Amino acid sequence: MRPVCVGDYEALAREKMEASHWEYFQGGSGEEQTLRANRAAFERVFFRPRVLVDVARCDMSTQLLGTPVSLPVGIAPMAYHCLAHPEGEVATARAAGAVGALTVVSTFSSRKLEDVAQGAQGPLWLQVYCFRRREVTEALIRRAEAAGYKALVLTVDTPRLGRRERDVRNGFSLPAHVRAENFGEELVAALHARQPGASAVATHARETIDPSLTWESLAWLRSITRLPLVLKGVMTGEDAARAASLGIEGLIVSNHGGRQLDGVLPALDALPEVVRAVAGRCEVLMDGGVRRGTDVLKALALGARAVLVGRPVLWGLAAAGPEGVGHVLSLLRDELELAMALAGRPSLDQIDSSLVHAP
Ligand SMILES: Cc1cc2nc3c(=O)[nH]c(=O)nc-3n(C[C@H](O)[C@H](O)[C@H](O)COP(=O)(O)O)c2cc1C
Ligand SMILES: CC(C)CC(=O)C(=O)O
Repeated sequence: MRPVCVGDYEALAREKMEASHWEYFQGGSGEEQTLRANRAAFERVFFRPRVLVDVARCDMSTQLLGTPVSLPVGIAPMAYHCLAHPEGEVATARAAGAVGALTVVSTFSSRKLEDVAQGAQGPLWLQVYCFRRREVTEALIRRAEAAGYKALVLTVDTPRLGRRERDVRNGFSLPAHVRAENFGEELVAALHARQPGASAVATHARETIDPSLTWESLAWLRSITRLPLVLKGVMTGEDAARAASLGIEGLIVSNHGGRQLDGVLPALDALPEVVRAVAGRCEVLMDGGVRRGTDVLKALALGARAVLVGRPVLWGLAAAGPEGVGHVLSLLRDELELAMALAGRPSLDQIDSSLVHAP
């Protein structure tokens, strides 16, 4: 039977994938406390629906940093989609574009960022890791600008990779046919070096990503690009207020899908304090554990302008290629539309904190 909800894709994807690749996708860091908590947080929030509202038409379209999208659900940046499907990020972005959804492409995409842009009909942002070698980051940003990417998403929760014990146990490394295609051989060779008892992606991140990045570094980023900047991985009101005061255009409340600091608060629980701290000065998105249209509605009610979805996109891609990604996004879109109707909130501007009873 065709999957009826996003969760149905999980088992289908698992059957198709090599076990250690699957574990890289699924895993979190440490005890995976935060990974579980991201999901559990949605179960603690309940709706307060209004009735006798005309919901004959529900409008989900909005703008994200000025870019029109047809739904407030986009694709989170994730490395190495080619582990799921040979067309990788090209297939993902094409499918997202077909439903009018935003795709955030990872620095570590397994298809060149230009090839992703060429196949995509929808809006693209580029996620950036800041490398120790700044010229590598700068070159990446120049290419993104030339290829028409609309914003940069700087990931700030990853001075090093969290310890993902599944990857350590598996001695995870990239197979020869999956490459970090945005970079030359010397920069990515370590990703393919298999070491028992170590994760090659963690070793590589330690060698390449700059752990000394600070708030002061943002001025450098600003100086080399005119694209709007989004910080991904902000989890406190303090950091959110600082970002807003620096004129950062967007924030993504995220704990990296439970893959970085284990024990950190669920992203949904951190959302209200971030929204309060920025007080409308920047656009706030969230990711982590979104699996249902009702999850999207809860995040919007708690102040997110949109959500990003991670692993379910890879499940769709592994199980059924671009059609699978398109189906995952349309399931979320249709569930959100139904939830808006049943909640008596036919447009996004009618969704606010009065819609939820949060603990
Ligand atoms: C396999 C995988 C690879 C990821 N790669 C990146 C990445 O390259 N850059 C980044 O900022 N976040 C990365 N993330 C984190 C996601 O952007 C996102 O924060 C997280 O997956 C959202 O949680 P969810 O999977 O529960 O929806 C990755 C997540 C996964 C599962
Ligand atoms: C290659 C990694 C740095 C990508 C990542 O952020 C992740 O696996 O969570």
